[in-house]
Amino acid sequence: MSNQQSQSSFTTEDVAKHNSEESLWIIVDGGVYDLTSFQNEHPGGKKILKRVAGKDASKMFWKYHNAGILKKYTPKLQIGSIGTATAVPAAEKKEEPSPAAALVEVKDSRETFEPFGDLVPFADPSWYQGYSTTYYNASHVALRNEVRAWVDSEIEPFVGEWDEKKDVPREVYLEMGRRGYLAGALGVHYPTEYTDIRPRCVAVEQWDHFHEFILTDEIARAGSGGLVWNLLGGFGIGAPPVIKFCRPEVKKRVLPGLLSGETRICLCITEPDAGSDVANLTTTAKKTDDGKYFIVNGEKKWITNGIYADYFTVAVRTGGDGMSGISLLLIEKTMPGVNTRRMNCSGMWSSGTTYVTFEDVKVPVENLIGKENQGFKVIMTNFNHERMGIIIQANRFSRVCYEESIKYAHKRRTFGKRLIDHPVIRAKLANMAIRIEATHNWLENLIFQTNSMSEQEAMYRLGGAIAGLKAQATQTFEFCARESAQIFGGLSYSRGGQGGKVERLYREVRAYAIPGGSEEIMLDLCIRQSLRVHQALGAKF
Ligand code: HEM
Repeated sequence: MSNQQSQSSFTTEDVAKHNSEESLWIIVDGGVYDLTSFQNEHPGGKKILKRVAGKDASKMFWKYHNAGILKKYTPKLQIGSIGTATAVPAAEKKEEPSPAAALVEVKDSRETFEPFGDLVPFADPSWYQGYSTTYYNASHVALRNEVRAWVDSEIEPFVGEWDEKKDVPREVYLEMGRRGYLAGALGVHYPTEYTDIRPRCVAVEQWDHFHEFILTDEIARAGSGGLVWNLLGGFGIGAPPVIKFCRPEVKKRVLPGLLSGETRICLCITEPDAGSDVANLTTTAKKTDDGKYFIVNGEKKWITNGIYADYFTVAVRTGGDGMSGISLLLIEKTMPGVNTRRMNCSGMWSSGTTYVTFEDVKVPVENLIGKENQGFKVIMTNFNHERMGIIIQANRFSRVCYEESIKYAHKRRTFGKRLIDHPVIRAKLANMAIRIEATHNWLENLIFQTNSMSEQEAMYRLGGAIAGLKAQATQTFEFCARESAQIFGGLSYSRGGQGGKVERLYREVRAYAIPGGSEEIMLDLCIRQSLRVHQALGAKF
């Protein structure tokens, strides 16, 4: 995956000599590419390449491809560049990783950072584009730059391929561990007590909820829910109960491997017959007569990362009916009776959606997470973090749809003009942008509140707002995926290619609007929970 380029330099006359099937070179953005052996496998056809053989094909290239294509094929096909300077393809020019981006102005609590990214309006949060902010400091800038450089070079060009293969290379997950990204994605302080791994550009004592936001947001920018859930899905919801509620000896045994990425975990709550209605789950855990074990029987469905997991954070019924009979258990893959099978779903292909069965699994009582019959409380503490993750991802996916669309609208021409010159297309883009920005601004506010409250207080006071924002984020995502698909036309109907991200995200909308609390439940909870809190605060009606 490294971008090794030959240093050879050529003139346009040199390239012009390679203008046939036998030797077919082209120039793209000053880089010289030898397509002789690639022409037969070129998905766009051989003849079209022959037409530009020996010539500067930059304009044609950008008409049909995204930046990711050049990044992916440069190591294989680039043989040098025009002139003395080594060509840097446009795709790479955009990376500009500068972990220590300059702070150009500091006033009161306001900060303004050097503009970053492509500067396409609304395609990145406003503080990336030179607008002032009160939420971020230089450590957030450094993390953003670090994650973007990694995702741009090592992840984004390959996500389509990984999704089709329904897997992400294990090395990528291990790298998440090595970079400290897993340890920083638990919704708690950075857990120095369980790992020696430290983030590369943020002091652990500075790590806050905005760092986790940036990390998730930048990974989501690759435009694949399957990828994000492969890397953060099981961990982000399965590991927090362990760090917060497991016995010290279990934490010491389990957490170092989970934080380094060497072992994996998932959360098993949903069952074939109990989704958002958690209080009715039926998987049983019966204590043995000697009181040393639970015997677990039941099925769990739609479990993210289940096929990869070494550990399962499982909601089970240890008591009577309803929410007061539920406990959480840490079940281990090595325990006989645990079985997993991959499920076929409309989207999220590389996330490993799984059907898990537990048949007479013998689990030591030491693996109880929290107290017996008080598992519902543990599940409740997980919800805000899970939903914030979903909101962050859904809103970046909305931005990806918007960004892909506005960029495409600048090259695609219909009825004699570019799409961007048609008012109807600009209206679509505006309707996406206003929803994305509204969601993003409320999201930043809620993260700011989360940073300022204890977990207990945040759970109680912010639960309603977070539920409402989840519904807003997924409705925005659904709207943007649709509008973007309309702008791309047929390209969003076929898989891969320029509309590839939009086609994939369109299939992934439901995976955001349903789990973690369906839109319907979220909207109701938004008002119910907020009323409860504000009645206690003395609201007058
Ligand atoms: C470095 C050189 C090139 C590489 C590595 C390359 C690679 C690819 C790939 C991977 C695709 C599949 C679609 C996608 O995933 O985006 C594709 C499609 C295509 N390419 Fe190229 N290509 C190159 C140069 C060119 C040039 C110079 C032209 C035009 C003169 C061209 C025209 C096309 C067309 C028309 C398609 C089909 C687009 C569609 O499906 O809508 N390619 N190319």
